[in-house]
Amino acid sequence: MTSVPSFVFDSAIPRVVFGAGSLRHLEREIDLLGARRALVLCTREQRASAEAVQAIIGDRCAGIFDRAVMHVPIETAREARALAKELQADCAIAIGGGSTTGLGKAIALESALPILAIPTTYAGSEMTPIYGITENGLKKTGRDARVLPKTVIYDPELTLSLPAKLSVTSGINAIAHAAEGLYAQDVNPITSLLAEEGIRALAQGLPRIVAEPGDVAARADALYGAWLCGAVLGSVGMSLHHKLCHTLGGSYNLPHAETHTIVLPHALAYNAAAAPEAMSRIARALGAQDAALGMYTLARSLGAPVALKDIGMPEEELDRCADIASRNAYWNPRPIELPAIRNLLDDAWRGRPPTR
Ligand SMILES: NC(=O)C1=CN([C@@H]2O[C@H](COP(=O)(O)OP(=O)(O)OC[C@H]3O[C@@H](n4cnc5c(N)ncnc54)[C@H](O)[C@@H]3O)[C@@H](O)[C@H]2O)C=CC1
Ligand SMILES: O=C(O)/C=C\C(=O)CC(=O)O
Repeated sequence: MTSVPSFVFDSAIPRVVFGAGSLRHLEREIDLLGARRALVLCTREQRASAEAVQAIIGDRCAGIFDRAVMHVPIETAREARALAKELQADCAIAIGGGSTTGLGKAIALESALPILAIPTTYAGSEMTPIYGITENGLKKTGRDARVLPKTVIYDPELTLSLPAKLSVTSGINAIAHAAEGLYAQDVNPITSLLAEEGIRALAQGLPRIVAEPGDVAARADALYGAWLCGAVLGSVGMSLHHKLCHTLGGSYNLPHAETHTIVLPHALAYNAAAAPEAMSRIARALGAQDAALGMYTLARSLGAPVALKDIGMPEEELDRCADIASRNAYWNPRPIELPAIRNLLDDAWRGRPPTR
């Protein structure tokens, strides 16, 4: 017999339409939002995807804004907000990864414009009320219910073009949300179910994507996992791993998903003794003996980067980075100890297997 602990479950999960070919339901979903004029958001690289959306919705496309970039610079957010107003858009369709969803969120933050998200990576932003905006080189994040997309269309066919290498790091970015969710201060049995299942789906899908990037079933498994992991990020608090990645990404402009991929095994090793139940669930979902080593082995076996030195992190900045990441007390299962954080960063910089 299991004994259920007391807990609070507080989560708002958007309406989800999932499945290969589900982009064909786009018009129906715009109707359900009660919207008539959509501003379509994308990166320059994904302009063709936005034009495919335009072809589906015809006159209901008020315009395309194709300048989404990583970390949502305030200037870009202002331009997109002004365009949405000028075009009298009554919804935003964000087709792309976390950068494009993030731009939609920046618009919604000021206008409450409903967002319909069509994710094409595994970052998970579409499931969270978390926004991030960068001003004067400083990225500020916050939570606001207005930025949570109203509807999400997950169509695995739209991820077929995501190169295998990016798929792996993006998938591990998603796994990181679930892994930290399993030892969150506000952990609860429901998000833990989502987390374990999300990790399992990604750990099974990613190797098949690397073997055959055109495998739609593998893409569906990974996207399903990304959905669940994103829902965990949106529901419970994150700890050391996310703090380290934000410090590295924000202060040294390191690529987001790769940074998550490299740091995760080390953050798990740091927290292993303080969060044994979470670790055994992560290991079980990975099909590994040990959570931290299992993550490191998975990343390596899929050809992902494992060393911060290989993605542009200067070694002489490790002291400062450890210092920043140890400041501003935040909850973590193991207390934040500066020398141990510095050792963690050293292992991650060199690409060593994780140590306790
Ligand atoms: N607020 C939140 O809850 C979250 C926010 N984020 C934010 O999202 C950003 C990172 O998002 P990512 O999705 O990792 O990368 P991204 O959105 O920056 O995309 C990376 C590149 O891949 C391209 N791309 C995306 N999907 C593609 C596809 N299917 N085929 C070919 N190319 C494709 C994009 O156009 C872009 O050039 C960061 O700024 C991060 O902070 C990430 C996770 C959660
Ligand atoms: O920085 C943001 O935009 C908000 C959250 C995340 O990026 C989550 C993550 O680190 O993947």
